[in-house]
Amino acid sequence: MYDYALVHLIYTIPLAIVLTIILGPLFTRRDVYKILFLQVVAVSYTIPWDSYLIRTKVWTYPADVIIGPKLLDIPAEELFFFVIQTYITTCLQILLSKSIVTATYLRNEADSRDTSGAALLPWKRAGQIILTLASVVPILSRGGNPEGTYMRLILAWAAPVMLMLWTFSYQLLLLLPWTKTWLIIALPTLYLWIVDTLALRRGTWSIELGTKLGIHVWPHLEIEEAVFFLITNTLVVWGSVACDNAFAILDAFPQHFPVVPGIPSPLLLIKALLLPTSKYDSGRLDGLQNALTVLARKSRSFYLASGVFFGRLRIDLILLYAFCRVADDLIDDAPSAEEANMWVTHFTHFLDTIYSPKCDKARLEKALAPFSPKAQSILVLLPSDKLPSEPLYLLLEGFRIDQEFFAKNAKENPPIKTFSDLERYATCVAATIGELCLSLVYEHDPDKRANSDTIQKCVAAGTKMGRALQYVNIVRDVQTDAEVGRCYIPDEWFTKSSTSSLTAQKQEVLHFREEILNTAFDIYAENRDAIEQLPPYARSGIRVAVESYMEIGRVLRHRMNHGQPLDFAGGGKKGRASVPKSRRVWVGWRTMAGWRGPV
Ligand SMILES: CC(C)=CCC/C(C)=C/CC/C(C)=C/CC/C(C)=C/[C@@H]1[C@@H](COP(=O)(O)OP(=O)(O)O)[C@]1(C)CC/C=C(\C)CC/C=C(\C)CCC=C(C)C
Repeated sequence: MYDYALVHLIYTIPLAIVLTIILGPLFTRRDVYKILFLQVVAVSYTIPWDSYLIRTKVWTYPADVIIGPKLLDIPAEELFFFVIQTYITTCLQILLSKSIVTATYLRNEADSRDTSGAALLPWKRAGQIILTLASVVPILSRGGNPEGTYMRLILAWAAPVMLMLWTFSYQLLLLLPWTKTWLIIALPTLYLWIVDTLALRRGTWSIELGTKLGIHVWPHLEIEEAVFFLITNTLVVWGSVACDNAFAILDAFPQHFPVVPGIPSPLLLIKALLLPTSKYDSGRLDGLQNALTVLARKSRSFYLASGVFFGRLRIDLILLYAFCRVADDLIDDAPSAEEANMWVTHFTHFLDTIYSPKCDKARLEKALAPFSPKAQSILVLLPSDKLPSEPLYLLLEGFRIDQEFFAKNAKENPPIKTFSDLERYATCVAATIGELCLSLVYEHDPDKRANSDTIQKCVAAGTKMGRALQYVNIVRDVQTDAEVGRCYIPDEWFTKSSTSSLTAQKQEVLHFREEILNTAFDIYAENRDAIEQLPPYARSGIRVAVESYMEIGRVLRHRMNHGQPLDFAGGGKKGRASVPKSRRVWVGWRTMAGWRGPV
């Protein structure tokens, strides 16, 4: 009785619930849109075909295994199958693709410098030929062997759609890591093969003898059923990838799509997919790839957090991070104070140029000339039209303060003498970042509902939060900074004390670190509620960015409270305390679910 409904109760619904629990907090509005879009397409495209199969008795159901309601002869349970299978497979694709920036897999195939792009054409053509044959041959051979009926019907139904999806998305299907495409097809396919085997064995549904080939993949699993689930999962994953492809094109090329609504219409998605690949801006794609590499290599916290943002905000945050990191590294790693100052001058000139109303191609090229090609590809993409200039100049001022540690008289006149020097430094290098991040958040806000009072309050809180994060950074890096001759603990704190033994000095530094960390947590506690006033589309991303960094503070505080060493080899950079990957992922998920860490 009601065997088909039981298949759902036991096998599909629990899996869908588990995926919803895992993915629920991570869903963006685009994810929800994509799932609904694919479900509508899947159901409406499958109904006429499935109804035909049932009416012509290619497959049948004993009357007692279904509850009763039908649409065009299709039992309600079967209709539900289309909905839930699409849901499960799309959720898996969304979950496993969170970490990638899809736009970095787009290629301008007309660009001769891009060899990976040029190599795609033969594969594209081969796929198109195979799928065209798979669409046409079953129709041409429809009067043939009746045992091949079901297989022919499957191919005639699926292959034209696969041909269309392949033609739109072959770049991503060929270039994305296999774990983001083929694995996502394989996992639910295997699962549904097992479910189907059990259903066929119990007689929940059956394929009529005369319309099947009689080949079994394993006992009780007909080849047609195996192919059906393989193909339907392929359709869902390719459809999902095609949506991502369209989103990526819209996000990556503002010159072709100046305005992208929060939820782009299906028409706009198709327009994006129809943009010839020769129109893709290779420079932009290269720069974005380089920026992402910088982010992935340099900051595990912000790399994780970047996966929670989406659309153009995500791209611009990555570009902003890479700009800041390139600037910081060039100035920091300069072999001499003179060279460091020279880089500050180059960056200042670069900012002067891009913010000048007279900025043109020639001036821009001149301002970029001192930088390496990789740095140029990143710098040129800085979204300066969405960023105020003052925080960027102030950031350079912060990097200049860093250089004062290497001045000849740094011992007598250290750059961080008092707590207000420390505050000033943190304002330059991190409060600015808070302001810049929020400028991007408000510029890209698809809803634009925030009033100026709220914006002002949030930006004020964001700048303070930036300072809090910098304090955590300072407390964590005391040893590694000391090794390169820097000390951000206010100098007067030391001079006021008269302790001399090494153990007492170590104890004293520990106490200072504790004090700065407490200040960081106080600022964090005072300002974290402001995150809930940010535009909804960016709230959880900003929460994750802040929380994943404050988690470093929590690790440090725990170690302090338990008398454990703060500086040790392991995890990230040697000598620094770091948050293990599994804990970072947990913090990200927990934060998205609205559960913040202790203050
Ligand atoms: C998600 C994403 C990609 C975010 C990008 C954030 C961004 C642009 C960061 C800039 C990083 C950078 C290289 C700045 C140069 C100066 C500097 C070194 C600042 C320190 C950052 C640490 O970065 P690092 O690469 O060293 O990271 P690791 O420790 O190695 O992992 C800072 C500690 C500053 C970070 C400050 C912020 C991100 C600002 C935080 C404030 C907000 C996001 C706004 C909060 C909003 C409200 C309303 C409270």
